[in-house]
Amino acid sequence: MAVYTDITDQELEAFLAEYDLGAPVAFKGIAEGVENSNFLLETETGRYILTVYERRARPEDLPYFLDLLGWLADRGYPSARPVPDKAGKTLKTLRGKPAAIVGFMPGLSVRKPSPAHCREAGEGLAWLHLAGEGYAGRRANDLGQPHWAPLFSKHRQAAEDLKPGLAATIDKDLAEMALAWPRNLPTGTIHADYFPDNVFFRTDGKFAATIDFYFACDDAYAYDVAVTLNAWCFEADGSFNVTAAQALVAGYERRRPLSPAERDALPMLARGAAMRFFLTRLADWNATPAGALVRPKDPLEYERKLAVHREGLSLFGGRA
Ligand SMILES: Nc1ncnc2c1ncn2[C@@H]1O[C@H](COP(=O)(O)OP(=O)(O)OP(=O)(O)O)[C@@H](O)[C@H]1O
Ligand SMILES: N[C@@H](CCO)C(=O)O
Repeated sequence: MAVYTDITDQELEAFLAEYDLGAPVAFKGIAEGVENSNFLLETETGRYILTVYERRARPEDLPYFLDLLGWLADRGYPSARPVPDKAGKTLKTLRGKPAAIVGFMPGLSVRKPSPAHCREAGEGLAWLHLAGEGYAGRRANDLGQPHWAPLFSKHRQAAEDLKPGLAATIDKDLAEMALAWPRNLPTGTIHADYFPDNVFFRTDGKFAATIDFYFACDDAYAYDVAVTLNAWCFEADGSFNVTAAQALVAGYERRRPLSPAERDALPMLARGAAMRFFLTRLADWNATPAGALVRPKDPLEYERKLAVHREGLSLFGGRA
């Protein structure tokens, strides 16, 4: 579960007194997620999500994320709009931690996406890229390619403990990626964590909304596609589902066609995207004490995805 911060009824009442949202009707912690504490809040005026920012998100980045949510919502993108308090502030403090209230987005995430879900999700991602154009906020990707080797150097032993010999394999990957990393691709505001748990669907299977923008940053649009391919198109047995991947890209291209350079770059971007999530999972694994309330995600799931991409398998069938 991800509720790191408890909030008493008195604290909630005092906090809500700073807003024009009416009295609380219901308030409960949400178990999903690992990064922040999230609460479902219902007041006389509607349903909201109250988030207390706990871990990775740096406080100085929070205005970037909240302003982005507002920008996207203003352009009709289905993402949660931050709710201002009576003084117009969206970023607040609760229990000494940064906190914000955003609108509740209806819809359901899917655990096992079908190719039809992948198509819809792909379209939702391209829509997000287009809606983000012109957003003035800037945030460099602090988990992008130049940061992987320094991050790994702190956790080499953990990799070795997970799988003897892995550290040398990762070193070699990192060296190869540093040389071959695609540059000069179209860039803009990307989600960077567009996983199935962050995308909602309507009951008819249509794309409904995107949540959890707390890794959003400036990077190549095609890198976001690669992150998404990894998160949506692998089967439980570790194989890559080319049908799902093609559906995802086709859905994306309904709104934003990829250039030949972006398509060509996808295999290397997907390899890098697998590295990025392997590394952050490895770091979390290493930092989480046994018996902690929130179970860290499995780094080896991404090590297996990395291994698939290392083989140079083309995302569209055949060899790259
Ligand atoms: N705006 C929203 N509307 C509806 N539900 C939401 C909204 N924001 C968050 N949730 C719910 O809260 C859960 C956790 O949210 P979120 O994914 O942002 O948390 P997190 O701790 O940042 O998670 P992650 O591990 O994915 O980074 C979601 O799975 C969803 O059920
Ligand atoms: N989506 C990330 C966790 C989000 O912080 C992962 O699966 O590793």
